[in-house]
Amino acid sequence: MTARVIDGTAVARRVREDVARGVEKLLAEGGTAPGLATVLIGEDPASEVYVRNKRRLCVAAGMADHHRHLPGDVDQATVAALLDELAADPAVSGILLQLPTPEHLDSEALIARIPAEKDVDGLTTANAGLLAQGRPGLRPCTPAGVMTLLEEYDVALSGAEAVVVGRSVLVGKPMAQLLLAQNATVTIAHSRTRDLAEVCRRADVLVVAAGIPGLVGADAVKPGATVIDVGIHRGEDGLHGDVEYDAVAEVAGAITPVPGGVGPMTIAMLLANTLTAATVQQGRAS
Ligand SMILES: Nc1nc2c(c(=O)[nH]1)N[C@@H](CN(C=O)c1ccc(C(=O)N[C@@H](CCC(=O)O)C(=O)O)cc1)CN2
Ligand SMILES: [Mg+2]
Repeated sequence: MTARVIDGTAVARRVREDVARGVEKLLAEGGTAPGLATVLIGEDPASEVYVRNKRRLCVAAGMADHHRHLPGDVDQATVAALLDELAADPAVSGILLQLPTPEHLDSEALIARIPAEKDVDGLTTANAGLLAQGRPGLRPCTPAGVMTLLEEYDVALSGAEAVVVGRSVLVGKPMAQLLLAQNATVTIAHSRTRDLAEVCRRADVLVVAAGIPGLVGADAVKPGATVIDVGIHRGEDGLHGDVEYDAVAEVAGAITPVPGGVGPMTIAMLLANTLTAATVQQGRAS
């Protein structure tokens, strides 16, 4: 069997086109353009690429770009003051602090300054709590993007066995909650899980977000399973994920490539969250 390739680039383009139409509708109804504030600290090359792409695609969707770049040695109080300023600015609908921040900063304390309604990364404790309780709120972009891919490719979730490898606040934990909300039977595995391959082999839907290159091989995949690779690692021969793509594609029913799978969805969902945030703030949520 050779797996169906899940085309995140194409789905992300459709999501961004929907967002652009939503922005046009908001403006036509007398609203104002959503504004996205990206806060980048330091000179990490990968973060610079991600933030540049977020800004470019935000403008392409008709939204306003409020970017701030701070030096890598900036102190906690200066970043906190900037976040407070953006929180108070009515032109800014969404605020995101690009992660990881330099080690001397307390990123959790910084994220806590973002008002829940402008938290377009879905990382505040308020939005995490709403997700845990199954109530509406802004969802973290990468897991929300995975859910959109599963929906677009008609992957059945109700009653399915889903295994999430990884327990980060950014991906693993919210991913498990989103799958649970669709009535999947969810297992969270991680780097200390005993017999990881055996646990993964239970999965009808396997989401790997462990940050370990090639962690999941063909021996860990049930024939026909849907495999979602959230990992992204830069090797000398290009980008790789947490999944051994070539071998797993021979066993899986469907698989996301790296690049071109989950990554593009992260930015598309950020734009969707920013439109949602602006719509709610302008009192136009339907
Ligand atoms: N505040 C946040 N920080 C980080 C997040 C996040 O969602 N919010 N996620 C990641 C990085 N990230 C966005 O910030 C991100 C990662 C990858 C991609 C992407 O498009 N990947 C492409 C390849 C791009 C390349 O060539 O490098 C792909 O996989 O096809 C977009 C966004 C950590 N930080
Ligand atoms: Mg993890």
